[in-house]
Amino acid sequence: MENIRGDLTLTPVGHVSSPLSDRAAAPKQGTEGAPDAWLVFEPAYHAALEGLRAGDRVIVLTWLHLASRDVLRTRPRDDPANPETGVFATRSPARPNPIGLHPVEILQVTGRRVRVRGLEALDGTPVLDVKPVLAGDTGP
Ligand SMILES: C[S@@+](CC[C@H](N)C(=O)[O-])C[C@H]1O[C@@H](n2cnc3c(N)ncnc32)[C@H](O)[C@@H]1O
Repeated sequence: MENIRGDLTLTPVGHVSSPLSDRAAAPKQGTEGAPDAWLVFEPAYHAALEGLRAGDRVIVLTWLHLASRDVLRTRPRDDPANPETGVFATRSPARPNPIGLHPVEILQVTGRRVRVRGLEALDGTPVLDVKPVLAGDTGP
């Protein structure tokens, strides 16, 4: 059986180009007033963009590279009024593997760049993957 406990190697396929540069000032989620942003893909992955169209809803997976990875418990939304809880019960960027999950709408596809509506990842955030939203993603 394959050893799943070893280190994994992930290769970013691109990065986020965004006006957001301040973690504290960034919206907590894309639906909370986040600006539009570009996903800029490495040339090696251009063929993987084929089929993406303006109007599509996709899930962007990012690596929230500035986040702490040694945090296991947190207060949701950094609110002292909230009780501390395990990070797997939250969307906190601080977690053992700081993968960001961003459902967004595609606004434009131009060459190696894809413009998306409302993305709260900071400028320079590595992009790991893009997947289409499926009808069943939010449950039955
Ligand atoms: C609460 S997380 C949610 C991310 C994603 N929507 C999710 O649910 O997985 C969003 C926050 O992460 C922080 N953030 C954004 N880009 C980051 C990065 N590259 N490294 C670390 N933190 C980042 C910002 O403070 C932003 O408000």
